[in-house]
Amino acid sequence: MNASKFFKSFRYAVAGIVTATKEQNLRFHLLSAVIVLLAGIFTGLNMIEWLIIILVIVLVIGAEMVNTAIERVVDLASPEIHPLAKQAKDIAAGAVLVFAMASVIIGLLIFLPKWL
Ligand SMILES: Nc1ncnc2c1ncn2[C@@H]1O[C@H](COP(=O)(O)OP(=O)(O)OP(=O)(O)O)[C@@H](O)[C@H]1O
Repeated sequence: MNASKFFKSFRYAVAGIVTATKEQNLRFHLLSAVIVLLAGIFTGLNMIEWLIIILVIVLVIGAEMVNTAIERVVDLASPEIHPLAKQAKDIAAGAVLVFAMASVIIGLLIFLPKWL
């Protein structure tokens, strides 16, 4: 593989992450992630629990980034109101909600027994 092409792609990916962090929703997920990580440090988690928590955080943030990308493409492809544009945005947002709800349940299952 061409190294300069690889590093160029890497730079574009980093630029994408920086752009995404300007989104209000992603900032909310990042703040939640910091709070959960701090809770994990103060509560004391084992290796498996840390792996699950980190995996869940990354999945929610990744889903939110894909959702943001879909929103951009929909806005580009359909600046006017269209039922399919609405469906695409709402389904993408729904996917984030599914991940977020699962992450809350997983977080509660890990933290609650330790706190109670
Ligand atoms: N082109 C469109 N046609 C039909 N409905 C749309 C269209 N664009 C947005 N919508 C509807 O309006 C809602 C809000 O869309 P909007 O793009 O303002 O915010 P969002 O998708 O929640 O993203 P953001 O994070 O930018 O606020 C969408 O979830 C969708 O239901």
